[in-house]
Amino acid sequence: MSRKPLIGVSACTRMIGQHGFHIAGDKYLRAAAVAGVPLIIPALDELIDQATLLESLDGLLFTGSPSNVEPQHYAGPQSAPGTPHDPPRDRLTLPLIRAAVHAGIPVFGICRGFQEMNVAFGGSLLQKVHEVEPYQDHRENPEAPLDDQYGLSHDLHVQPGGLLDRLGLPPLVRVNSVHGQGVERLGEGLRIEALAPDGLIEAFSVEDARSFALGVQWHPEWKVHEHPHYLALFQGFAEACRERARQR
Ligand SMILES: N[C@@H](CCC(=O)NCCCC(=O)O)C(=O)O
Repeated sequence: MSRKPLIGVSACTRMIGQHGFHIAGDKYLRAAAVAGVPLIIPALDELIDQATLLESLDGLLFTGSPSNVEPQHYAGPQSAPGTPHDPPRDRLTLPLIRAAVHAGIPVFGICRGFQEMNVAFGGSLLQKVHEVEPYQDHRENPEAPLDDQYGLSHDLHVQPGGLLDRLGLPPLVRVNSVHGQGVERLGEGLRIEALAPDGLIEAFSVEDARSFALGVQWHPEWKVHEHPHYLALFQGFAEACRERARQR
């Protein structure tokens, strides 16, 4: 009997009162359930044996987060004072992404997760996209209702012949946009899959990956079942996770 794939979902660390927690957003966990049974992976690199984790999982989803990857990981300039970081998450996710792709485990990175994938493969990040020519402001209005913040915001030019193309995305779609950072230098071995109209890299895949390995800067997990182009990404991820579960 075939069992459902197990999907690891990266956690952020948070303090609630005086206690530390490892949390993952509801929308990521629900969207991960398109591919299998979601399991939150705590940001405890010192306690988690990576090989055991990878042997046990059929896919990994690296989520978005208000925090930014610490710039020391890509030799970037110091962050502006007050920038939110999550060092335990960086310590877990950056090596885990490399190891998972190397092991042929399906990997899907969203927003911060996309930025982590770029850094994991040696790329660097723009810390304030909106302050760099020729880029537009890709941030949401934090005062607006959530449906507006995650509403369709700009065009996306899907590159021909890539993974997004194979997943059935047409050359031009519209996506939401909820980020202040973005790809500066693309990581080694990453293939551009989609661009914003201002030229910002919005999606990449890992060229020599043995399985699904995709990062997207937008949020396909948002109301995933209402957006066929968002759902197509999770269905592609799901198919790869099922294949991995069959092989194990
Ligand atoms: N902090 C980074 C990444 C942006 C990001 O992941 N935003 C999502 C926030 C909340 C969520 O929807 O999970 C940046 O600003 O570029």
